[in-house]
Amino acid sequence: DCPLNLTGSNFTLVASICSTNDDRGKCCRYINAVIAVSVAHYANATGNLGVTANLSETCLHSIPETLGLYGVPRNATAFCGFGTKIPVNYVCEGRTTVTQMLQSPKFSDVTVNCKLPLSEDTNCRKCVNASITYLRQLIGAEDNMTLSTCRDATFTAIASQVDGVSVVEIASCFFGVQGLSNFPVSVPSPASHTPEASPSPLVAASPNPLMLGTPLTKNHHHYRLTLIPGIGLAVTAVALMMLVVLVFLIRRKSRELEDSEKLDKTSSKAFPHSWPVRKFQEGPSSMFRKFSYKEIKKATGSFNTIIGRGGFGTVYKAEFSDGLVAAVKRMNKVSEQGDDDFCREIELLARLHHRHLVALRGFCIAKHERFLLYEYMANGSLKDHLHAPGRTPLSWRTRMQIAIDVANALVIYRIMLFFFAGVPPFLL
Ligand SMILES: Nc1ncnc2c1ncn2[C@@H]1O[C@H](COP(=O)(O)OP(=O)(O)OP(=O)(O)O)[C@@H](O)[C@H]1O
Repeated sequence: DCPLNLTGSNFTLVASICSTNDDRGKCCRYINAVIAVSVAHYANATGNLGVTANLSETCLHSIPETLGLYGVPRNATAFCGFGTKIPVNYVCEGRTTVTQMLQSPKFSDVTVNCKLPLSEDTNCRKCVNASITYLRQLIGAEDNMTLSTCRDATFTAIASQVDGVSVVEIASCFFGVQGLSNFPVSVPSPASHTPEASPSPLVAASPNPLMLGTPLTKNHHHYRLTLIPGIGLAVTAVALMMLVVLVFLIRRKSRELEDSEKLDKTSSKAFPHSWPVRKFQEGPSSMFRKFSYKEIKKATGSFNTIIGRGGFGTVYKAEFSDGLVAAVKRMNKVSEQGDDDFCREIELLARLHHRHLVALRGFCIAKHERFLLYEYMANGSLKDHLHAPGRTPLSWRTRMQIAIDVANALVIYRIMLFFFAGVPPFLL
């Protein structure tokens, strides 16, 4: 018999998710999580990252049958790639046991960051991001299949160390699934770290970005530069002059844009479907465009290339057929932001051009979902460079330069906010 025990899984929920065609990715995530939980229990007893080769055939045959008996459609199991994309043993780069995973380089970072409880959103995010960083270091730019198998192996290695209820708690965080178990268990709210419709499990695919653009969002206004008197005065004078020139240039640009907007007034009523696309394609940044949901889905391998999670949603790496590589931010569904607000925000972001700000490449509004596409930063985030273990520390000179660059970028941002959103430009 197949030794993987699926008992305790909330099959009613999985069956209902998988019975509609609405969100197949979500269905696959649940199936993956159910299997991963059973593998974790098995690993707890045997120390292996899944069933041995001689039993795997039996499991591949019996699991879809069991799921089918509980109402999970056969075609869903097949569609999700049970047996291939969702295996019953997680051999990660030659590692077949929990011990080998635990002893792999930097696994301790995952252990440290994935401490229970993971029901707290921030804890869960820390755990997910640590796992992503670990996987990136472990396997680099391997194919998605290796990444997802190693992701499952990572989960199994952590989850095999804890009791049954905690396994589900870790799975809920790791796979972004809710209500996985029939037993009461405290699980993280999907609202902030996993968009409800996010169809893919956590898969890391690329290095973190050195993104100075991200601080534009909330919680990042903590910087305060204290300048030495004298130097401070000179810097302030130069900054003021630059400000005046900038204000002049922005006003002129803004007038030009307003004129072109007037021409577009009738079609702007059809907002958001036609307005931003035309306007931006004709505007100064011809690189900026509207993307279709289909394009994004294809470019992210059906949302299978998670590179991180932030306060506003999940970020995926996307490779488009025209060669464009972008970071796609899939906004959390809970956002109260209306279409008007969202479009005003992208209008503002699209106008921001600064060498220290990550450029916005486009957006997508589809199926009640919103996506922002940013220039892809392949060299890792600033946070990584400052805190990731094993990196050569940045020199203080570089750190100062970065702080100054960030401050400059923020000034530009505040000015833009003033001109386009009416927010007073109090400098930091
Ligand atoms: N342009 C990008 N290029 C490459 N990776 C990115 C890019 N933007 C975000 N990421 C990855 O996604 C993660 C989450 O980014 P995101 O901007 O959503 O959140 P954050 O900056 O951590 O926090 P917050 O949501 O509060 O701004 C980052 O830590 C990074 O690893």
